[in-house]
Amino acid sequence: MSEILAHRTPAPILDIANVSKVFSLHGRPIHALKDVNLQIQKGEFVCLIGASGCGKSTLLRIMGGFESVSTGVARMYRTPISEPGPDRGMVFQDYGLFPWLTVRQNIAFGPKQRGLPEVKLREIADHYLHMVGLSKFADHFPHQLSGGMKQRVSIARALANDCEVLLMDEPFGALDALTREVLQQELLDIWAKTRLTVIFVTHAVEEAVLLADRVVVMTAGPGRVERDYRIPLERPRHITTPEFNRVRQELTELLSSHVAHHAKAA
Ligand SMILES: Nc1ncnc2c1ncn2[C@@H]1O[C@H](COP(=O)(O)OP(=O)(O)OP(=O)(O)O)[C@@H](O)[C@H]1O
Repeated sequence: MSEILAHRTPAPILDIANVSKVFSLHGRPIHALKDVNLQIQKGEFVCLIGASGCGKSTLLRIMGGFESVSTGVARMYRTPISEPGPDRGMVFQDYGLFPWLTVRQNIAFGPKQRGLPEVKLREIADHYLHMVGLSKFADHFPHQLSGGMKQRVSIARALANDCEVLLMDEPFGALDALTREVLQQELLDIWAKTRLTVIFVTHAVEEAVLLADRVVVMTAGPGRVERDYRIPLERPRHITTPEFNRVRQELTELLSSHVAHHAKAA
């Protein structure tokens, strides 16, 4: 009976089961993650938040297949993740663009690696250039763009790979407040259009409350999931409303109580 039910329940797109990660630094173990359990359903927007060093990037890199687990297993649709793949696009704070390629070539990089014909590459690049509002900058090089534009290229490059999951590591952390707000809105529009699954690392509570369906609060020493908090707000959300403020305050208090608790325990 339980087997039948298990087959009926859709598998989570990402399933992190009892994952621990120990790095070795100068022969000493660094316990980055301990027994992390997290299930993410297709189409969810999940923010990872927590103090510096609690393992957010490590967890994201494990989902991306850039880092192995020490124990436990990370799965995508029931298949253990063992390496990076085009189904998971990574977007970093420092953009990670190829400086010697134009915007169009950066966006078409993944499809080109897959051997698609030139006419198809053009079609894909045009589609995503349009989606991120950079059609006029197709032949520019990354150094000729603003930070916000570079991050749009980075997002378009991940999308052009037909990724199902967007793994974003503080993608707007280096941008000024105004550009950040614009890109947050653009990302929400893209998410609504594509129904991608997004895992988004941030330090900013306001950003998490604005973007996420769920906010996963992590604590350090070693990194663990402390709380899995569902944002009880309809979309679109507005940062000036009393409800938004109430949720922001609740999450801020939750975060600071964990930081204080761990500082005392340390
Ligand atoms: N390659 C590595 N070798 C050794 N230790 C590492 C390595 N990568 C990460 N660590 C350690 O693992 C822990 C978690 O790091 P991680 O970068 O995942 O945290 P984080 O929550 O993303 O931090 P931040 O918010 O500052 O970016 C830290 O103690 C870090 O020093």
